[in-house]
Amino acid sequence: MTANVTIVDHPLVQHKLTIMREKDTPTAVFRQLLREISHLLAYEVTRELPMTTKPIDTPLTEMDAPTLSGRKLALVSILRAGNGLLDGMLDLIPSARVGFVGLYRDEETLQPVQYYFKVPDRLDQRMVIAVDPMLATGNSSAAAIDLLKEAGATNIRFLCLLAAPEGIARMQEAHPDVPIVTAAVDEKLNEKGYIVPGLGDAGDRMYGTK
Ligand SMILES: O=P(O)(O)OC[C@H]1O[C@H](OP(=O)(O)OP(=O)(O)O)[C@H](O)[C@@H]1O
Ligand SMILES: O=c1cc[nH]c(=O)[nH]1
Ligand SMILES: [Mg+2]
Repeated sequence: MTANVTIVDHPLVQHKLTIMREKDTPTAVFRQLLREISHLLAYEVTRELPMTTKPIDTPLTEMDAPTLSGRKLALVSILRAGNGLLDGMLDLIPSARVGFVGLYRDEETLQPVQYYFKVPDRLDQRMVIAVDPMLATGNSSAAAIDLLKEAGATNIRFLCLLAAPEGIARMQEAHPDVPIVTAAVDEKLNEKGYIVPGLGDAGDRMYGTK
């Protein structure tokens, strides 16, 4: 794996992911686990947030204490399944600005179809973290990041739960400047573009649709 991909191999992430993969895990449990995992992934993907210090008074003395600097970061959910990661990330970073890219994957062509786009202003001055649990062919995430760059973003990261080698290759070709953080890289895609072994359709499993 290249330097631009971080696999979060923390035991809690891997344990929760295993339960999510199991086909009989109920919708409510799946959704709750995705929220819990997103806390741990958020910790990793925000490692390079810019810091400064500010003078504060503790009960004992004055000190220059570390604090985040710059504009609020922007979290961008690739609808619909991206919202499962977004919700947990907002637990941890409640002041983040939030954008949405509406895309669904045409199941025949495996090409993304766009239906919505709304992002915070001054994207050029923010760290932007695009989130979607599944990186399969990479067509959806590559298209979403094209749109974010057109909107001015220059400092972008992509956070997912599961990636296929094909999707990582596609992203690295289209957006070599975008680091990828994931909990696992699976074996391959099947003939329908699903990640194997995978966990099935993340959106359907989160929301109980088929
Ligand atoms: O890498 P790709 O081959 O493009 O596939 C991944 C995309 O497919 C899924 O979304 P889907 O199109 O099922 O939409 P949904 O989130 O509304 O279910 C997933 O959440 C990604 O957005
Ligand atoms: O395995 C896959 C591939 C694309 N989208 C999903 O939700 N799951
Ligand atoms: Mg889906």
